[in-house]
Amino acid sequence: MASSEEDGAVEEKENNNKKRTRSALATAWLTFYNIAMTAGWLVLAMAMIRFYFQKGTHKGLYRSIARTLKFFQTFALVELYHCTVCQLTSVIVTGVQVCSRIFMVWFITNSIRQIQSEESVILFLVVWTLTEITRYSYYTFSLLHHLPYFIKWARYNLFIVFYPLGVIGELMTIYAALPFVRRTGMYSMRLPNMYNVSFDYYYCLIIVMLSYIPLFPQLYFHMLRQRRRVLYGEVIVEKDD
Ligand SMILES: CCCCCCCCCCCCC[C@@H](O)CC(=O)SCCNC(=O)CCNC(=O)[C@H](O)C(C)(C)COP(=O)(O)OP(=O)(O)OC[C@H]1O[C@@H](n2cnc3c(N)ncnc32)[C@H](O)[C@@H]1OP(=O)(O)O
Repeated sequence: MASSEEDGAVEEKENNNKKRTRSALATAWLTFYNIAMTAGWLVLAMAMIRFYFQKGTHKGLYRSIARTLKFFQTFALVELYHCTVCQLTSVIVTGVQVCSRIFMVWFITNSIRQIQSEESVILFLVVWTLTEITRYSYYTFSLLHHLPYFIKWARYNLFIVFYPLGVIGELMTIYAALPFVRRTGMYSMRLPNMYNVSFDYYYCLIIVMLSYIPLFPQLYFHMLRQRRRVLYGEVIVEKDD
């Protein structure tokens, strides 16, 4: 017990050292990145609100924001670089989070026009947007050493509800895509072909859906641990990647 507390104290010290040694250039880049991402997701939020009030329906909303969404969600790949170079956080947690979102955007929603008007798409778009505005403004204000408490509170409380809601939206969207994928055989390769390889996107989507069962709890518990650390000052000993 004492040794785990000591380990925790050592980790806390290492984290503080990491922060101190982050170069001015890295801090400047992160500040710019976080401001740009906050602005990007704010633009998305405004575009969604405007669309809904102008048209009075969610049908067509995805098409109207697709370009901006694809740009900002894909740009988040930079966060994998942040994890490795700036050593901000776990590359595995961030990798699963960012890659699953990119998969949702490019290989599901953007590729299958027939499902773009599903309510589930709007559900995950709304929770992603609210989450990212909060998350990137949290990082920005933290870097500027002026973090309002309500942003900190929102960052480490909203996810308790938003994370499951986002997952429901994503899973329902993939589920809605299944009949279309099966009917058209999209992204699939049947034998015989010149590469002698067979791939069925339909079963791939089922595997992706099933992979939420082991992966999502890990992300959720990671955030619960971060919450205890940031809001209640608990010393958390994370296992190495
Ligand atoms: C290719 C096929 C893939 C198939 C995948 C299969 C499925 C997998 C299941 C995945 C389910 C995902 C569902 C998801 O998409 C649904 C939603 O997102 S719904 C919306 C709700 N979501 C959330 O609330 C997300 C919450 N989760 C996270 O935020 C993530 O865990 C993560 C983005 C990875 C962030 O985790 P992290 O450990 O980084 O947390 P912290 O924010 O506490 O950061 C730790 C410290 O690092 C500093 N940091 C991090 N980034 C920056 C930055 N850009 N600039 C400055 N500083 C940064 C941060 O300040 C913390 O520092 P400190 O310790 O000093 O506080």
